[in-house]
Amino acid sequence: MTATTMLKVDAVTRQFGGFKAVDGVSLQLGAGEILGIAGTNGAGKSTLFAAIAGQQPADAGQIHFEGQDITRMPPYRRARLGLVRTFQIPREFKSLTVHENLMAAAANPQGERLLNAFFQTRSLREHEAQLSVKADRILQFLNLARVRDVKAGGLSGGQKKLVELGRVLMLDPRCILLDEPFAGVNPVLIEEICDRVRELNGQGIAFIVIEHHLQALKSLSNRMIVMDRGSILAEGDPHTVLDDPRVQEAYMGGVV
Ligand SMILES: Nc1ncnc2c1ncn2[C@@H]1O[C@H](COP(=O)(O)OP(=O)(O)OP(=O)(O)O)[C@@H](O)[C@H]1O
Repeated sequence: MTATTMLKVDAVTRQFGGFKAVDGVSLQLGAGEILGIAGTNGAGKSTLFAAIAGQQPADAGQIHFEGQDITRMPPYRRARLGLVRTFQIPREFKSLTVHENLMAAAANPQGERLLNAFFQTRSLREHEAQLSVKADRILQFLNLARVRDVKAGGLSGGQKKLVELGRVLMLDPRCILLDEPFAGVNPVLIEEICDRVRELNGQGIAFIVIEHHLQALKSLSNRMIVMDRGSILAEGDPHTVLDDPRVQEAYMGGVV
């Protein structure tokens, strides 16, 4: 692993019954990079994310994050290391407000044993106040301050994707896996999401982005991978990858 490699995936396989949804995939993500992953439906992209983030651990292969073997680590421990993901279908708490959704996403680090209930209460209150300020800062950054007290279930598709991003930002991530951030999002909000991702990337957060919207993915990514039937079909500079005849063929001759 080089000094700048943040995430290293080695020959990872994940199967369901006898079917290999992900079949020996290897990839590396550099610190500060935005890696795009495209591929036809059922290619194994979300399953690869689940193996990296820990919801569906790899059956074979290894995953290292910042030099540490995380292959068998539960998702919450990977998140503590700074590796987090969003989901294709946003998992917001519909009846909670946007601000409450961000608060709920934050882990409670109150592991310390405190001497009495008074200090414990005060400490918890202080902790909650800090989280609330942090949530408001993130909502400001995501241009969601105006819907702070709106129930998340009533938001547009694009706003829900931004809330999903806000929820993972509460965890102080170093690497974010975004699963289809543009699905069901209008073009204006797609641009907005791209801008926020670029800004966060400028602050040092690395990203892997799964997306079917190839033009937006091409403009956002430093590098791209295209998956097909559980394997990597092509990898490299986004323009070159999308011009690759094998990629064109996988998309059934469509111009991508
Ligand atoms: N829990 C599961 N049990 C059985 N099969 C599964 C499971 N999850 C995924 N699969 C299968 O694994 C394959 C890869 O699915 P996956 O969702 O990873 O693809 P994808 O590339 O993300 O597709 P899409 O772009 O449509 O979201 C598919 O054939 C899918 O039906």
